Amino acid sequence: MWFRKSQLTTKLITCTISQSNLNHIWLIRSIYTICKQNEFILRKLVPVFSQNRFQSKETFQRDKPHVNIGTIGHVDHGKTTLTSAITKVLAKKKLAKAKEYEEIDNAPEEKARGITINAAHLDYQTENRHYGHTDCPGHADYIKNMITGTSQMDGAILVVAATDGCMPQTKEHLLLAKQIGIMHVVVFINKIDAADAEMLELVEIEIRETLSSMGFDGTNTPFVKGSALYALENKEPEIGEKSILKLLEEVDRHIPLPVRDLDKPFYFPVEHVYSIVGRGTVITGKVERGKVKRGDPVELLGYNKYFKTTVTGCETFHKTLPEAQAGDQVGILIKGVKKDDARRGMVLSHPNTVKQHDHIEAQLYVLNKDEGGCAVPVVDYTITHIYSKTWDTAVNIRIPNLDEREMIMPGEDGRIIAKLYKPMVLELGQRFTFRNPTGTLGTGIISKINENLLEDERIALSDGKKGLMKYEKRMAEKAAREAERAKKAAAKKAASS
Ligand SMILES: Nc1nc2c(ncn2[C@@H]2O[C@H](COP(=O)(O)OP(=O)(O)OP(=O)(O)O)[C@@H](O)[C@H]2O)c(=O)[nH]1
Repeated sequence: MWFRKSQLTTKLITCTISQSNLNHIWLIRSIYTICKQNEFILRKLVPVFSQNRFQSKETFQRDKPHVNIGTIGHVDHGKTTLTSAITKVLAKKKLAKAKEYEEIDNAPEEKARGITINAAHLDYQTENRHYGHTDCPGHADYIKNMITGTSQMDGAILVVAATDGCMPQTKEHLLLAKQIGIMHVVVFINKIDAADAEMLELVEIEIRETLSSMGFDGTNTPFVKGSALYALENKEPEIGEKSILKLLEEVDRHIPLPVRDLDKPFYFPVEHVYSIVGRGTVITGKVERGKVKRGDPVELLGYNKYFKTTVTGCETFHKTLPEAQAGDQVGILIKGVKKDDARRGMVLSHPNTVKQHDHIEAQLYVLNKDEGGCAVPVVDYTITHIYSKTWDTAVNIRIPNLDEREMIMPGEDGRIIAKLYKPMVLELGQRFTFRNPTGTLGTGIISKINENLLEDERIALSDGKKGLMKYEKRMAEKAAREAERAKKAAAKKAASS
């Protein structure tokens, strides 16, 4: 704002000087008038630019327990249609915002491709609870966005089309949800308007078996069968609207109220970043731990960047939040950090409570085909991608004690050392997933955090396996030379004495 203001003023002053040869008093008076006028114009304009965002007059009422859920499942099985149907049905009861469903998948690329690309967030209520709902993309190309979206959920609605049954991303989404810690799932068998009874029965058996084989409670998981499209189009209420109400009843009943870490220091993984002219940068995501309010000092860190900043406002679903707390899906306005300096995967936290690391030890489980993995063994120096919470980066995997075991086969677990290409905020016990372009390789849990890599090693890492091997050889030779020197010095000392 100041930049623009001073630019405008300079231009006007230059004009004034070049157009006239007036005496100094006139000049000073005109400068004063111009500044006053610009200030007036800018004061008028800035609220216009920033309207609709962080301007909400309404305050969020915490009158019902808040739970985060969302839709997961294979591409085109009807997740977005179901999300829209839920909000449409609840809007009739004034428990959701009318027409909000029309905003989902509204980005130009999503419209053009007819698929979900980014996870969409909206909220609605049942009689007992307030829900934050994340609609995840089902296409394999957007798994990264699916992982980020799912990391905000406490429970999930698995959508399976009765016309298709279990498909690759049905399994992969279940697997990734489980990895994040989601164990409570309600299944919605969709598109029953286009399937016969026999098919429905077979699909249910298949999904129950899949759930059980992947460690979920296949027997007691609630199943609701319906047609999201019919609910959206107000057709045949028995399989349309009533199936949506039944689904919400099951979600209320089956997904337990999460226990929130309210007393721990504030921890907020960044999902999206945008800026508001004249106000600052807004960071959105789910508060994982603790609480934060306007005026609190915070740190933004990750990807080897670090900023000190202050919270200047919190909102949830377009309502002001006096205090954001664990479990809330919020937008947090911060000052002094540019939009381009913040990015998905960084963490906003209370000062001095978390650190960035790039060198860890972990217990890794390599997935086989039945578990939804790509069934590729992990060998020494494997380069792949690591995903955890909302961040991801390339990683080099080393297998210690190679004489005992040279690789970790699908269906086996083992200890690994992982060197991350970028230092990230991570903690002991944190879960992660390894993925390569062919699918999910394995899942793991951080067991030890080592000293960060030296700058030389980080540079070598960016040259892949060759670079790292060269670096390690150089280091080994240096260590051998030093040992030799020490040996000679010891021998000389012994001879002289
Ligand atoms: N017959 C029928 N078609 C449906 C139903 N629900 C959704 N569809 C159709 O299935 C197609 C895909 O629906 P979406 O809701 O976009 O599927 P999605 O799972 O959200 O897709 P992605 O988000 O891209 O993974 C659309 O053409 C819908 O109209 C249903 O209950 N019955």
